[in-house]
Amino acid sequence: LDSYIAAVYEHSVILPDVTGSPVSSDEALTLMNKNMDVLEGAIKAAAQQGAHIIVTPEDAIYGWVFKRDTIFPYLEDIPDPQVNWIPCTDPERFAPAAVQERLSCMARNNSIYVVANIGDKKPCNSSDPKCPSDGHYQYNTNVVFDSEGKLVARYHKYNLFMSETQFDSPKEPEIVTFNTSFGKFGIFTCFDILFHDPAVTLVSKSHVDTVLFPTAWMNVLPHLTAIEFHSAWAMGMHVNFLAADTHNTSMAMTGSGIYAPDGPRAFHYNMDTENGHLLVAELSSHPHLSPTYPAAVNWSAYATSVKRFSPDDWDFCGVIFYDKFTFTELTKPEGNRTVCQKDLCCHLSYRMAEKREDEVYVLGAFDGLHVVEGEYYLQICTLLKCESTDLKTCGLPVATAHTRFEAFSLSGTFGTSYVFPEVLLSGVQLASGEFQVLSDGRLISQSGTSKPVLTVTLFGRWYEKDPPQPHI
Ligand SMILES: NC(=O)CCCC[C@@H]1SC[C@@H]2NC(=O)N[C@@H]21
Repeated sequence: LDSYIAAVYEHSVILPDVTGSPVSSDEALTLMNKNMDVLEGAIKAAAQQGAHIIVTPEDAIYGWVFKRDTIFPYLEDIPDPQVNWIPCTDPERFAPAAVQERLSCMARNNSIYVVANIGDKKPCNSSDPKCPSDGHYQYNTNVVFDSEGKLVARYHKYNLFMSETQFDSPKEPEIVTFNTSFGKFGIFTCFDILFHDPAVTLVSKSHVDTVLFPTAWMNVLPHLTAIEFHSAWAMGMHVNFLAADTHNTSMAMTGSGIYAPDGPRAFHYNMDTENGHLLVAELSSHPHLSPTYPAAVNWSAYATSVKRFSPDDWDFCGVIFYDKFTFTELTKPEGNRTVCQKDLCCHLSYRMAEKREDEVYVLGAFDGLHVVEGEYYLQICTLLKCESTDLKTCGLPVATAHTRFEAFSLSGTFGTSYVFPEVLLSGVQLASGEFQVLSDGRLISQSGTSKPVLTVTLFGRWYEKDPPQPHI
């Protein structure tokens, strides 16, 4: 197939009561069946719209409110897919496996690949020095069932997010791929996207066409909202990307999408209701063969070839999500500006429709190690709206704006080749098809965007500069 239909479902999880002690396995299954009832409706609806594959979110079947012992009744032993197992037709082979059986039957009965996130348990003993004291490993796990219900992929999350003390990390990152008639797929989970392994390796070494991405993503403005960062990763890595986010507005969890290398095909962001939402869109099976496949980018070519635009600009410091940026204010309705921090200089050319008195925009640069909720090295060039006209508020989260940019061009002297281009508009919306990345590393919009701008950002990850990661 040259193209296929993809679906992602943003699910509003029915959470269990928070209990100090573990519930029975029957109680756990009752709660998981309630969530699977909702997922089944989405799977049927996706199949009716012709979808070949559907991705459901991380933690969608039991939530995240657990300690190590209280999640145990929700876990199943998930075998290696090499065993060739269709749980729907052979449920006793690796029983008890009620959740795998039901997911497999949903895939088989609706002739659709189903991607889900569940918990795996693996017994171990004292012959293994790393074996936890309770005698088993517990993994945050993605599973994929093909359209006949066969288990074709199992992935254990490697980069656990700080609060996931209920789970263990596998000893090594797992590179999990599978082939279909509509392309080669790879899979990882949520916080994995910030790190080199397995995420970058899946694309650069395994050459997957599409990444499957269950997530429970808490949005952080201005640079780490789900739709913004995930669509940027798809563009920067030149892959299709299917992101299904858990929906929970009190945790700022919303933002799912179907992203192609040249831009989003569909996305969803909703902080107004607790409803779930199904997205369905067509994607190229082999995006590198498509006529719209972007050319390779040298991210520093343009920026290193020009002189500092504005040598006498006044700089000041400000903080974005705990990182200390260097900023310069855009005082005029149009112009060329440069701001530098350490080895990173960011250049911006811009033209606003009008310079409003009630809104302030800055150009910012950050070149350093981010150290909160994980340690990872960043190089970031960003144009953003400040929360108010007080420059002290630059970098604080802001979700609405009124200033339109008729044109912009942003570039930076990046030391990394992993740069993710973000454009986020008023109301936390994407600028589908309204900007492009040139092969010399400029992120440009020639005719402006359909809505006012919150931020235009080149988000660089310099993996070689990361400290050793704590994979406990
Ligand atoms: N469940 C996960 O692994 C997702 C965590 C991703 C959260 C992203 S990454 C760093 C930012 N911090 C947040 O609170 N949200 C962002």
